[in-house]
Amino acid sequence: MKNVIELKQVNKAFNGFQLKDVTISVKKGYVTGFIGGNGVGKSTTIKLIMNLLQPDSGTVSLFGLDYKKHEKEIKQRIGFVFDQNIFYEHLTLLEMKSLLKSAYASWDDSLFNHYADMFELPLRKRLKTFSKGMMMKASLTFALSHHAELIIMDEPTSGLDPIFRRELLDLLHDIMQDGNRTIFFSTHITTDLERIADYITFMHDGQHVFTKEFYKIEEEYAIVKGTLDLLDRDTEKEFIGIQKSRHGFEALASQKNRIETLFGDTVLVEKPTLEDIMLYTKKGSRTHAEISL
Ligand SMILES: Nc1ncnc2c1ncn2[C@@H]1O[C@H](COP(=O)(O)OP(=O)(O)OP(=O)(O)O)[C@@H](O)[C@H]1O
Repeated sequence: MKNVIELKQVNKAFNGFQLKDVTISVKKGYVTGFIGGNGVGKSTTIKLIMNLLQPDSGTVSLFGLDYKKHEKEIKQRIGFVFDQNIFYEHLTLLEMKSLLKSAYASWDDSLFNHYADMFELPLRKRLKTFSKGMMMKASLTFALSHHAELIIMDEPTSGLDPIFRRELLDLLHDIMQDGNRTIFFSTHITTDLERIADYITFMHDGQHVFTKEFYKIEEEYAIVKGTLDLLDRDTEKEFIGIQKSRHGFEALASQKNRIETLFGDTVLVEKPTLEDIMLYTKKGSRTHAEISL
């Protein structure tokens, strides 16, 4: 199976933040959802993938090509939707289109008209008068108008009303049907991923935690509930993060089978949501930080 995006051992440091040895592969022909809490490095990773930032060390390649030699070719093949406005706001949608069109060899006016019409976008209004949702729709229209093989989006559903969000997910689902497309997008709305994502890439604290098939996460991870007397120094090591209360504990484990063998039916084992995984990973890393202090 081919990888469309490959990051190998990528490091990038800012004052007070660091992406550490990030190695991520994104598979061709699938939708990969990119999750993680605020400030864990998702947008930074996306900017590295888009060559808007360069790594301090490590390599970034797209379609097996590197940016140093193949920047033009790579950019032709990507449709990019960013959560910040990257257009000239004093232009109208049509004027912006004329500008962008010349940059793409496979620009398709009929696709542009199709999506602009479908999203009910005014062609002759200045972009600065667009609402956040309209701007996102405009961004999507441009990203989908040049037959891009890879669609990369940074929080495309933020700021969209629930109905349009749903329509957008259906649209993304539709455009995946030819089998040659790949979508990689970050989001905080993890329920959106349940509708569309084949793979999940999870990042925490500047590090890549995992990239897994969605269904395998549910198979491998588990929320475990039990009484406090089951916890001791050794059993606590089985969990990524633990929440204790007077009534018992709830914890996340990454090896469901092992938990079932160790605890048998003394605990309750449930399927975790992606939010559970994010929450307990954060809790766990806080606890570990406290221990190492
Ligand atoms: N150009 C920059 N200069 C300095 N620090 C930066 C720069 N860009 C990002 N950072 C810092 O890097 C960290 C990660 O930011 P990033 O935007 O990648 O996170 P994120 O996971 O996308 O977060 P969110 O979900 O809140 O959008 C933050 O602490 C941010 O302040």
